Amino acid sequence: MEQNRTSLIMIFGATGDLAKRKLFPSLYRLFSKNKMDKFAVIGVARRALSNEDFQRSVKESVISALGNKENLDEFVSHFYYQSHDVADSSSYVSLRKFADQIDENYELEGNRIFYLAMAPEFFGPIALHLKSDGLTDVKGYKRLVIEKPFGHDLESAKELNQQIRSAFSEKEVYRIDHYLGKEMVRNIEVIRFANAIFEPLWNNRYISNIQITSSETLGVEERGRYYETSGALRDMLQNHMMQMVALLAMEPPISLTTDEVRSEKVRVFRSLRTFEGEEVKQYFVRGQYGEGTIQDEKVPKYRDEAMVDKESNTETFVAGKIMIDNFRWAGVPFYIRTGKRMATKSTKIVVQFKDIPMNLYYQPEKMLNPNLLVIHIQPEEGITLHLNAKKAGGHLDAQEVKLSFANTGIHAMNTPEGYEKLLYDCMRGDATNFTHWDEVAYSWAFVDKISEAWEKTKAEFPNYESGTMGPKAADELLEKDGFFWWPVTDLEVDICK
Ligand SMILES: NC(=O)C1=CN([C@@H]2O[C@H](COP(=O)(O)OP(=O)(O)OC[C@H]3O[C@@H](n4cnc5c(N)ncnc54)[C@H](OP(=O)(O)O)[C@@H]3O)[C@@H](O)[C@H]2O)C=CC1
Ligand SMILES: O=C1O[C@H](COP(=O)(O)O)[C@@H](O)[C@H](O)[C@H]1O
Repeated sequence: MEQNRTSLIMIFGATGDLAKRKLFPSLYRLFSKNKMDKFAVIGVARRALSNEDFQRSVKESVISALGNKENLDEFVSHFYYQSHDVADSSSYVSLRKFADQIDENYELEGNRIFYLAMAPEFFGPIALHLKSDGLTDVKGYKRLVIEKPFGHDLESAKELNQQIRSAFSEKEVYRIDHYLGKEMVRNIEVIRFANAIFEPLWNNRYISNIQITSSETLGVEERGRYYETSGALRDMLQNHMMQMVALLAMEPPISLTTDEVRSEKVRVFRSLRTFEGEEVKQYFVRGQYGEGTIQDEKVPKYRDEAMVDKESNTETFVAGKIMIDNFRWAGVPFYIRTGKRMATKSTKIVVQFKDIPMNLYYQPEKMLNPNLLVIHIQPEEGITLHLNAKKAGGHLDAQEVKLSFANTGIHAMNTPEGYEKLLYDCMRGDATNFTHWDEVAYSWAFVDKISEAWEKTKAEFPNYESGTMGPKAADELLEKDGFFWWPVTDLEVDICK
């Protein structure tokens, strides 16, 4: 793997929310840990700013995210700004000259990272201009980092991919899924493939079901316009949730190279059972939040949010039962749910093992608690294994005990932010935790069938109160299979101690 961390990083959308909240603080953390070699950053956006104004705003972003830090002035001295309308062809030529000059001044060896932190309609045109106006004509590496959403459906994603691929090869495209930068999402494969006790049990003989919950308490905030065209299915399920499914379900790769890991994930996507038309109802549930109370505050219903249609049919919640039709997973449901304005902010994976054949202990007429492996993605990070053991002092009464590991204290403080890890990977040329086009395409093909079915009918929205765990139908989805959602709030208790 390439390890040259010398680079000119060009951020398109450098005055935007993502750049300020995530990218600048992450770059600072890499700088402060000496994880970058020679570097310079050119920020690009329309508004007129001097280099000094821009450096001041970068400094403020870092302070607001991380507090006052050492060597901030030295850090921001690497930042430059170019006012540039990406929709206007004429200004790319001056951008190229500016980039060449900075490249020479900092001896950046012609290595370039183009980070597109802008609205998605600009992704394709920028990529084409970067090539046609010579910005990609460099002697070093060139990489394109592209934010979500990658298209709106399979058709639009294909079109976008074609535009991008006419300027960059697949190996040069880094499609960001920020969940792949989360510490515990990256830990899934280590937990699975580095423990003798899990991998032999990781199949339909021993696992009864897997549940992935990613709940948010926030509503749609200022993103009503975007969210109306997206909904929870496209915003969260098509990318983050499906990536977690793939990591949980994939076969052990031959090695940890980018190509091997990606090809195992793609095999999972190829094994997804697709649901169409009327069938969708049996496997997927949609919801939209109504009014309610979150942390003692009254919050409005989705249809009353800014830039949202009063009759909106957009889902802010989705729950689904995913079936992977391969030898390992046949018959094991992967239940997933995600939504806004839910009771708690939490992302957790619960792997529920099958019941043992009989209970010899206390109340033998009842089944023992099933063994669970809980992977706590956020806000707390860790793993908990739920077992049954003898009650101290009792006769042979069994009770549930939990073995927990929490990423707390020094570990948590040193845990790099998702974007920091992803930027670092990109600089080193490691694309393992970015999504390959094939993953994107299969995932859209799966999701498109669901949205097609949903678009044909008007849903009875709102159907869940803000501050709850979603509509009743999401509980019924599991109940009809004899399961229930493990309550994510109860699972939190031990790990937070
Ligand atoms: N914000 C977040 O937390 C997340 C964002 N994303 C994705 O990141 C991308 C950026 O999002 P976000 O930062 O929130 O968006 P913002 O709307 O906050 O920022 C957009 C940026 O684009 C610039 N811009 C707009 N039009 C032009 C133009 N014609 N030419 C040059 N610059 C232009 C704006 O600056 P100016 O007005 O000065 O031109 C601004 O810097 C999106 O794809 C989003 O989906 C993904 C995950 C999370
Ligand atoms: O990509 C997105 O993710 C966030 C949730 O991310 P998290 O890291 O806070 O779990 C979500 O709010 C947003 O709508 C979506 O676009």
